[in-house]
Amino acid sequence: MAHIESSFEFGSSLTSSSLPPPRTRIFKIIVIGDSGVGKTCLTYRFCAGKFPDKTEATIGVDFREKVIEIDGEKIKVQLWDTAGQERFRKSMVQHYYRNVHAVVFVYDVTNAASFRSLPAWIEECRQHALGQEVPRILVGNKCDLRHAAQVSTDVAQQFADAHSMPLFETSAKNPYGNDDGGRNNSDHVEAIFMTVAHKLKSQKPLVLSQPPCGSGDTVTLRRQDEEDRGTWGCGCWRS
Ligand SMILES: Nc1nc2c(ncn2[C@@H]2O[C@H](COP(=O)(O)OP(=O)(O)OP(=O)(O)O)[C@@H](O)[C@H]2O)c(=O)[nH]1
Ligand SMILES: [Mg+2]
Repeated sequence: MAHIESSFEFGSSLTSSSLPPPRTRIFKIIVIGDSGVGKTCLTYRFCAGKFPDKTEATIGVDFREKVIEIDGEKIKVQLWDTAGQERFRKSMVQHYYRNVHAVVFVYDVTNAASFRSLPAWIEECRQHALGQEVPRILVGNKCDLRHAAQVSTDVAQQFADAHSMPLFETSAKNPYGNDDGGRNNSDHVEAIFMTVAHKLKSQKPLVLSQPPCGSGDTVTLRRQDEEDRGTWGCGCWRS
């Protein structure tokens, strides 16, 4: 049984001066797909629990985090909401894929072109040497607009099967109902990301450190294996 505890928080306080601070495992999940498919809205829905009032095209990357608890362990899900527009992403692409734990491919069910772009996004992953062990999932967004759908579930499922990915259809805007007032039986955004987190829980972790080389929005990460070797990796990004 998993539940969400909080979001946008660092670490925990010590309960005893003799104990080291508890470590929070961090899972880096990148969300990629064409501009306008709803990556920002999906990640915002998961982390803030609502649909954003308005969004603008993402430039570079936006980070969203949420601490969740799975089987008694608190883990931090760090979502990298990437830019879909080439001009806003080209200088960042190599950073998206560094030490990534899972990839979420998003298309818009009302936009066939965004579905046709998926092979190019998969190819980009391949070019950045993403291993087969990195879980990938496929998300068809905007299911609240079923009447305008251009990509059928059958076609999407065939594509997902061909690439060994689970398919989820959802709506960041209205995960509970469709535009004619009835239930659309779409997957809940939260359930989708929780599924990924469950899958990752048994994998090699990143541990959180307090950010020594920045402040404010700066996030500093070190790899567990680097710590084991006594060396430090430090990547600092501003959201
Ligand atoms: N009806 C509906 N509209 C959505 C949904 N998700 C996103 N939108 C709308 O789609 C538009 C684009 O959403 P974004 O989340 O900014 O798209 P993005 O994929 O982050 O785009 P880039 O940052 O340019 O890559 C916005 O006008 C959203 O309001 C959804 O589930 N249903
Ligand atoms: Mg965006």
